[in-house]
Amino acid sequence: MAYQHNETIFALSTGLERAAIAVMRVSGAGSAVLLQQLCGTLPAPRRAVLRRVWRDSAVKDNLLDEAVVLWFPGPESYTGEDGFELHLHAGPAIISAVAEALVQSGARPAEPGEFTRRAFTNGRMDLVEAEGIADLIAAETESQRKLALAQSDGALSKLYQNWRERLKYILAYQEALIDFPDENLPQETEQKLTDEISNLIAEMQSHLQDGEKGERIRRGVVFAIAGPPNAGKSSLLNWLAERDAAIVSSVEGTTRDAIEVGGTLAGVRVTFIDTAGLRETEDIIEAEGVRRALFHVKHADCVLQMFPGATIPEEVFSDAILIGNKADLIPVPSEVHGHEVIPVSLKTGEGLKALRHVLERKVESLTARLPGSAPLLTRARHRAGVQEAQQSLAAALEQQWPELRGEEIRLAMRALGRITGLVGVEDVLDAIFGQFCIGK
Ligand SMILES: Nc1nc2c(ncn2[C@@H]2O[C@H](COP(=O)(O)OP(=O)(O)OP(=O)(O)O)[C@@H](O)[C@H]2O)c(=O)[nH]1
Ligand SMILES: [K+]
Ligand SMILES: [Mg+2]
Repeated sequence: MAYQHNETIFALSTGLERAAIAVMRVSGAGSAVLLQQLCGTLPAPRRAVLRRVWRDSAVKDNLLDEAVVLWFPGPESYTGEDGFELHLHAGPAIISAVAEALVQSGARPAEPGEFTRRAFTNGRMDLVEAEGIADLIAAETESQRKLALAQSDGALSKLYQNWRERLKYILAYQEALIDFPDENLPQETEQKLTDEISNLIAEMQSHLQDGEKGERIRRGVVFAIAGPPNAGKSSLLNWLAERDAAIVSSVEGTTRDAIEVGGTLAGVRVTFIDTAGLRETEDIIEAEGVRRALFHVKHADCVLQMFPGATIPEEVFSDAILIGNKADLIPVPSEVHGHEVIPVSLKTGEGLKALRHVLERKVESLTARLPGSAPLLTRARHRAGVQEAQQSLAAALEQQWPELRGEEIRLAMRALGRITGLVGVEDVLDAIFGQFCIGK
């Protein structure tokens, strides 16, 4: 995106589907002039007023609509710039007439995420909070909503800022050690510094470990359904999806492509992936299906490992829930290689209620937070930054020379600063804000 900060931008901030009201949002230096041109005098800041909207209010040329108008002078606005909102009647002809009037007066349509990008550039929020807002808009489940709200609220930013502040403090002491080498700062000061570095490393470690939960909530918990041909995998998928998402037949090797179905379990977004039956095969298409199945088995958060009745699997996948199907036909063993088996019948429905219960508990344990614990890490970008900081700190502890240790601490601070957007992020901004919808 060719980014020019002084232009006045506008976008429809509400959806395009049929609605009663459409919010047209405008931001930029030309906002005051534009608003006066459309609606006459500027209303009091942040007060909703009813106004007629004209193409040119000075000469009462071409009445476009009657709208609720809000004037948001900077810098206390969302973007930090002057801006306003027109709450129009949501007729498509009204919206395009107003858009046209705005363009004729020199404003231009906003790029995706441009309002929030301006808010970031003007210091109204940091990068982590901006990402939280994108997630909040995209949130489909309760758990996603809560996670995004905590992030857009600044809770996660505070954690990263706090680490950075503590490093700054360590660095200051460190510099003192360098500048006054003869003063012989007491041994305990040196000890305190290394203790604090170790504490930070440990906190980052637990944040990284916990992070899988946050990342899972964001993208959804992924279950792969795997097992031999005709185990009833596609039958299970269809039951979970509550529709005929996959073909079920008595022919072994029916499923080849992996079939993904989304849903919600225990308030968490989940994805179930049905896969090709695992077996040796000469058929190159089926073999590709098996290869893909094994890929999903490896990458899923949990494998629903199915087997038909007494055909006991030789190996149990890691992170698997064992499901013995066709209990109506064949007795299902209660355990396999020391792992509990859930007996079900996709035909009669036997055991399915218990299975759903197990899946819900699994989702909860994969995403649960301890009450009062630090906010969860939510993105690979943050993970990379925290890992980098942690590695630099580990390297700092290894250094005998204070000068070199200081350098590692600076690198750690830089890595944390990149997460919140404090330093060196120009290269990632397009990628981050490009994912937003237009009008945000
Ligand atoms: N009796 C009985 N038959 C079942 C049960 N579950 C599935 N079947 C039947 O078993 C056959 C295979 O079911 P699928 O769901 O296609 O099995 P799959 O594991 O997806 O098979 P592939 O895709 O070929 O690997 C079908 O004829 C189903 O109707 C069950 O619980 N009891
Ligand atoms: K089949
Ligand atoms: Mg199948």
